[in-house]
Amino acid sequence: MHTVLIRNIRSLVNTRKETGILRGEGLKELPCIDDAFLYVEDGIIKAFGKMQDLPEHLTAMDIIDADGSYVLPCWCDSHSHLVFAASREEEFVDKINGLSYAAIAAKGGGILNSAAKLNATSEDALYESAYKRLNELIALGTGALEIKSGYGLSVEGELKMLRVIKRLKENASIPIKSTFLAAHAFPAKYKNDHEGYIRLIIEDMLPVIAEEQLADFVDVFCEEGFFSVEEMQRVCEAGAQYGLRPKLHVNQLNSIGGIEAGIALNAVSLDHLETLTEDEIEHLSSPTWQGLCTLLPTAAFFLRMQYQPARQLIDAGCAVALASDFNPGSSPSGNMNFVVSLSCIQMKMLPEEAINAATVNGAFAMNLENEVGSITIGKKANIIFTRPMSSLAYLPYAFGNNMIEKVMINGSFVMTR
Ligand SMILES: N=CN[C@@H](CCC(=O)O)C(=O)O
Ligand SMILES: [Zn+2]
Repeated sequence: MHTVLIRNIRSLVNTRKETGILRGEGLKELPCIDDAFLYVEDGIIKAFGKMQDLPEHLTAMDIIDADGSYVLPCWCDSHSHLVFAASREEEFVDKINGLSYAAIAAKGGGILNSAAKLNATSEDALYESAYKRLNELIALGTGALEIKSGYGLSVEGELKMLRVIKRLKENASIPIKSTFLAAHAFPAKYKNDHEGYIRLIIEDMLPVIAEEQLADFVDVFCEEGFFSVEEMQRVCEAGAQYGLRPKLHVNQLNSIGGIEAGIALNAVSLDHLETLTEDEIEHLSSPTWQGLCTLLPTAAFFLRMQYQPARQLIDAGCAVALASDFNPGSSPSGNMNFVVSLSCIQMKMLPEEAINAATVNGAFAMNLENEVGSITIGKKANIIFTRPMSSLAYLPYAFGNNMIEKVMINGSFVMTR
């Protein structure tokens, strides 16, 4: 048995006996233990507390002096498009020159551009590049990740992406969840035959996905010019036949009814939410919906859009999670430290709220709440050690500085500065 004892932690952050989804005021409470120890057996948290209460007999194979670091649970990034064939900086330049996201999509750029490149790339090459990106994210403190398909948009392409995600799940050191997002855009061939593409998803993709156990969730980009509310409902209802709960892209650009429909479909999370009406905020705050509002501020930042109304959502009592949306089109960074900073700087989330939203609630947004997201006995020792800081608020305050000293996954260090 491998045992680890971490001593002299300046503050052990997000210590919880048990976890529930954090909503409204609850997001402000971030329990911490100052001057703490943490004990780990075979990668699982077994004990923690104040240094003065450290049992004398408690020793371990590895004794680590945290030397005044803050220790936090790793980030739980519940929305990413990590598997892609190529970056899209040419569109980034188009945008600087004045083209809108919708205009780029309309001229065959955007998601269709990524799909053309992905269909021309081998499964092995996709796996290698995604595995490299994954390890870069882990070094930045990500300790659990959701990854979507959605750049295949053909039977072969979607299955190829999902098989890559399955290989990542098998080989990665962190928990990964897979989301089926063939309903990300209509391929050119089906531009005027939506019915044909929906049938391809339902009849040709979903049965194979279920057979090979390639997905945990189903997703749809519900947006003008993409999938209508009715199309989203059909895909989700078909996914439900195979036990896939929805995590949905809604209200990024327009408010077309995706929120009400998503809640009725019992979505695990409704993601993006840049464009919200007062009524929709009220719906999202309904305590009968046990789902999360997943905000992706780096997508709004990169696309120069209005930020998600985090303050209004939290003040209305919503359960907010934060995620990176890492993808080549609208958020070419999976750095959750920047997501947390941006949430505080631009969305007026308090550091405690942002840290809770990026850990506990992120874990709930992937159904990984029993494994990660807090310092809790029985959860994985996937933890971040910070560099010396004057207070916890320094972490989001010092945006762009890498405040991570070390990252531990399953009780072993993966990166040392
Ligand atoms: N909005 C839809 N999907 C992605 C962007 C995909 C792309 O542009 O490649 C998102 O979440 O931002
Ligand atoms: Zn996305």
